[in-house]
Amino acid sequence: MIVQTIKVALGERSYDIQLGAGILGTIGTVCRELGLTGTAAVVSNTTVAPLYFDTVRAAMEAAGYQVLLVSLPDGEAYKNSATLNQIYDALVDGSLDRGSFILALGGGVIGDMAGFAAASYLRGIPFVQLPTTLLSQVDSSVGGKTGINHPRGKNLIGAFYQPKAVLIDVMTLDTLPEREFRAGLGEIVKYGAVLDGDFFRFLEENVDALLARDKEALIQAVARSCSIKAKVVAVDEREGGVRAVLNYGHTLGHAVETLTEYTTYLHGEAVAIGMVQAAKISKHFGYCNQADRDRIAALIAALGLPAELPAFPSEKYVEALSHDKKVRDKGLLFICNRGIGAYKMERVTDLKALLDICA
Ligand SMILES: NC(=O)c1ccc[n+]([C@@H]2O[C@H](COP(=O)([O-])OP(=O)(O)OC[C@H]3O[C@@H](n4cnc5c(N)ncnc54)[C@H](O)[C@@H]3O)[C@@H](O)[C@H]2O)c1
Ligand SMILES: O=C(O)C(=O)C[C@@H](O)[C@H](O)[C@H](O)COP(=O)(O)O
Ligand SMILES: [Zn+2]
Repeated sequence: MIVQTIKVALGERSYDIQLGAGILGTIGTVCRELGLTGTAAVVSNTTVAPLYFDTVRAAMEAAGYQVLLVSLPDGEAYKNSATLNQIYDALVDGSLDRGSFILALGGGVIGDMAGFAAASYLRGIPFVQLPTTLLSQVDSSVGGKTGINHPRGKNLIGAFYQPKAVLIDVMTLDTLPEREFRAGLGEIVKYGAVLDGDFFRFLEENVDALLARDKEALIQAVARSCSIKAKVVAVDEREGGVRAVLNYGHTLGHAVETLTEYTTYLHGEAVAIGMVQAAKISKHFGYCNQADRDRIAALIAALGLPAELPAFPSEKYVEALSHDKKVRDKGLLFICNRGIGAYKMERVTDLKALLDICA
């Protein structure tokens, strides 16, 4: 049952996000309606494919498509050029031509890599996002950021490349491990903290329902998150300005992920740490008061997410921060929360001083 359709308005690259419960099996019809032809390469991983590939294959075959499964190793540590090459190899082995397309079936790691493969294979073939984690449903499947990590920095190689559609089936969240689920809630907090104060209050008031995976609360949170992101992306697809707000919590979060070699913290957990620190920094710059800062820290804690920066020498943090994509002319654009529900972008040149605020 489709409960909501949200449009990402990008002119000829516009697409719909379909949100519902039990809708994964409609993917064949969706692809036909999009006019997609040829073989469908389903890019997934060794955890998700055993759970959901059969449903996707059956739906695609019923709609008359040939299906090829590309199953990758699971984990952020595999979001790299070696795994990307595995996708290219499978596409070449399967003789996929420009009339074929990719289905990204999995979380954000799969979506980012499959999307980048779609952007670059034969200089671009269509793809559709089938996000199966909370984080990918509220964030990574929408907006067209695709790519892989580099050992020295997060998502340093990639492309802006929009999917043809996003099909979100919240029923897939039933099998998601608890820690992954909470990490997804971390990215949701971001939208409330810097873009929508009412939504932040909704999250505060619905912590228990969300943690219990109450479907009604979840659907509301996913729909609101997607709508907020769709609006931001529609006005600034390639992050020339306002889209950088979606990086709230990510500057330090990405540094944490890089320094821990993508093995210790989940992305949503690293972002949670980054948001608590960003709130501290925002207070330091006078953009929010202690009460706002406390609300952000309290919500992150209530969701069972971490808040403390792991201990590394500050030079290591400075080195990692220097590769942030928001650095221009030796100045880093740091995203602060202005109160709760609004933002302020601050140009920071002294990265060491920024870290001292967090100490
Ligand atoms: N492109 C963007 O705009 C954007 C936005 C946010 C995050 N990201 C990226 O997304 C990635 C994080 O995504 P993620 O949090 O989804 O992590 P993930 O893709 O690693 O998935 C988390 C874990 O859950 C498993 N899994 C997925 N769906 C499942 C299901 N339904 N049931 C059981 N297990 C399931 C996966 O196999 C994996 O082990 C990071 O690489 C981050 O940089 C990108
Ligand atoms: O869509 C965006 O824009 C975001 O920044 C969303 C983030 O949650 C996401 O983690 C994104 O991949 C970060 O992008 P990056 O450009 O900072 O690597
Ligand atoms: Zn993120």
